Amino acid sequence: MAVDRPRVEAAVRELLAGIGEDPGRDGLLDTPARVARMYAEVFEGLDQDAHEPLSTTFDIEHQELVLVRDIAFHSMCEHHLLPFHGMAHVGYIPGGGAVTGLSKLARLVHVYARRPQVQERLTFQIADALMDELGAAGAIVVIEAEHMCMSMRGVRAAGARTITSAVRGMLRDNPSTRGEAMALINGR
Ligand SMILES: Nc1nc2c(ncn2[C@@H]2O[C@H](COP(=O)(O)OP(=O)(O)OP(=O)(O)O)[C@@H](O)[C@H]2O)c(=O)[nH]1
Ligand SMILES: [Zn+2]
Repeated sequence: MAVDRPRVEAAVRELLAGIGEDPGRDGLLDTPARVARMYAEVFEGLDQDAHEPLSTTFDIEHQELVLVRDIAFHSMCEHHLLPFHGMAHVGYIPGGGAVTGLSKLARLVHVYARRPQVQERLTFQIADALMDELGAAGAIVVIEAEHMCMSMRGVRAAGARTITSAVRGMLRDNPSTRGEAMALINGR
């Protein structure tokens, strides 16, 4: 279901009233509609699945690692509805000759990032989609991110970075392949 904009607008009006603001004052009049449009954009992944980006495949005889590093992403922490953002590094070993377009790896990240998320789930959903939707023989996903809910409030650990990884198939089972992938991710 797509984001219900009138419902979000009503909720934002209520939220503004709840924090003691006047939703009718000049500067806030358009805010509920603006936030509803923004939520439709930042949560558009709720309406998409991994089939979409991964349905474009090419028959290329490449049985080794394909890795795209430094895919910038923004997501929303489902606990506080504050952004977390950073870099995703996504690699896979093609299975059965199915290679996807490089941009599709970034699109896959966005499908899962543009939802209420936690970093761990974002990480393993991308890895599982590469295995299940693309039929990869192995997958590795490493995400490094800063969480606004840890920076601007609460513990106020500004600059702290959280790193998560999910490793599947051949990349999990073969230490040297996994080591090669990790070295590439770390820029060595
Ligand atoms: N595992 C995990 N935790 C997250 C993520 N994003 C935010 N959190 C944490 O979710 C937790 C929610 O804890 P609560 O105690 O319910 O909420 P809170 O009182 O606002 O917690 P503080 O942030 O410690 O003030 C916090 O520790 C956050 O740091 C995430 O992606 N993964
Ligand atoms: Zn949070």
